[in-house]
Amino acid sequence: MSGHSEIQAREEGLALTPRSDGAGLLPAVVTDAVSGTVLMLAWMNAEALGRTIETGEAWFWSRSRQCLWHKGATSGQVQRIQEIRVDCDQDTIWLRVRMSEQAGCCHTGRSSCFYRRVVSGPMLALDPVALGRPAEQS
Ligand SMILES: N=c1c2ncn([C@@H]3O[C@H](COP(=O)(O)OP(=O)(O)OP(=O)(O)O)[C@@H](O)[C@H]3O)c2ncn1[C@@H]1O[C@H](COP(=O)(O)O)[C@@H](O)[C@H]1O
Ligand SMILES: [Mg+2]
Ligand SMILES: [Zn+2]
Repeated sequence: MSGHSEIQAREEGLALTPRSDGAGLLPAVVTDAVSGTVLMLAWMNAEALGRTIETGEAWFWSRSRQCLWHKGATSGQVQRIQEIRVDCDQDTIWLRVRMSEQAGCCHTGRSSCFYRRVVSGPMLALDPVALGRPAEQS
């Protein structure tokens, strides 16, 4: 395939042809399918993507632990897949997930890993963000 038709196929075609980085990984952004909140960003290799598709639950590759990671295996914070999308050039995955009623996402206990905003001022600083459910953990 010529370069142009390859790009055309990747951007407009109906075949899943994920393009991982040099380490074989794709970034996966995870959002709450109900609220739309961004929950976390993690990494997937081909096997993590395959298991996510097959099982309907989120699997990642943990760079820090160097192993496949079934999200929630120890915490119980399993992410049930509502929809999987791929971006224009097929190098980023978007998981829209449903979590159990009480479960957060972050290992700190919060519902999202993005619980601080960056504020500008004389010095750059962080400002806590009020998160939705689980409310007591905001
Ligand atoms: N539970 C989480 C967890 N939830 C969300 N995230 C986010 O997922 C990102 C990717 O995690 P990785 O382990 O791949 O870490 P990394 O970012 O590649 O590398 P480092 O941050 O470690 O340098 C983190 O940066 C967090 O923002 C988590 N990262 C790690 N954990 C750990 O995963 C383990 C299992 O947790 P459960 O899967 O929920 O049972 C526990 O030991 C937790 O501490
Ligand atoms: Mg990290
Ligand atoms: Zn976190």
